[in-house]
Amino acid sequence: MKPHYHVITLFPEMFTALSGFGVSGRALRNGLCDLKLWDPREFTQDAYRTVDDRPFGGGPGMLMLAEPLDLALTAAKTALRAAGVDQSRMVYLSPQGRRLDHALVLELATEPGLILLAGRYEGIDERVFQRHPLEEVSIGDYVLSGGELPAMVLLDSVIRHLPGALGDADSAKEDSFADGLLDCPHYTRPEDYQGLKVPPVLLSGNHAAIRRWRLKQALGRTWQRRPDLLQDRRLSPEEQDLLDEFRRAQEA
Ligand SMILES: Nc1nonc1C(=O)N[C@@H]1CC[C@H](O)C1
Repeated sequence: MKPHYHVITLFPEMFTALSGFGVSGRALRNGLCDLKLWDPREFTQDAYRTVDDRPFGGGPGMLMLAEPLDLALTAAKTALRAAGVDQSRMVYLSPQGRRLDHALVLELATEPGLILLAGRYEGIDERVFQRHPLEEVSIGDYVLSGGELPAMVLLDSVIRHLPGALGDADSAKEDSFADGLLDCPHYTRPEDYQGLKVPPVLLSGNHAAIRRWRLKQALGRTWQRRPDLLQDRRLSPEEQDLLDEFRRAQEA
């Protein structure tokens, strides 16, 4: 059953960046998943279609009103139930959330339905969390103007893991983080660019040697740039040997 992705957003037109291009655009076009956007303004009851107001207690900026969000979330839940998805995971994109990482992406990629709430302004009325079991997810420790880009980051990374989304299934496996390591360097034509040559092993046709070279580079890069990833990753004897080789070469 194809997964259904519903997003509550004041700027539905932003999502053409996801639906109109590349892997995610093709996956949606080919029906590997579907995307439905809900604009809270459609759930307002006043003539001005008000979706925000000033915070009680004072302070800068505006907050999103609870009611339009509550009604939009409920409408999305109802639509998902009508499509046969009884339990959808509900996510609010916010800097206060669990950091989005490979493990969470893999979890979300197994969900038959996702409801994402993209905030704007300074955030949303806290009572929305009392009306819906929203999990908070953050794409990083910085403040953005809205939750739409984080929602698209999350959906792009999730869609890549849907069966058939990537032409060659291997490329997702070899993506950084798939095996808990950073990616190795990559090269394509020409073999000599401005005097800069491609590592000969990659031209050798020796696939075993190429695999070892790529693994060594990935291990070395991870050790140099993200040693934290190696903390909780057991290395096979081969991987330990390759990393030792890399480090000796660096220290020589
Ligand atoms: N970092 C992040 N990861 O997910 N979301 C954000 C983020 O900055 N959200 C903004 C905060 C207030 C505004 O409503 C939207």
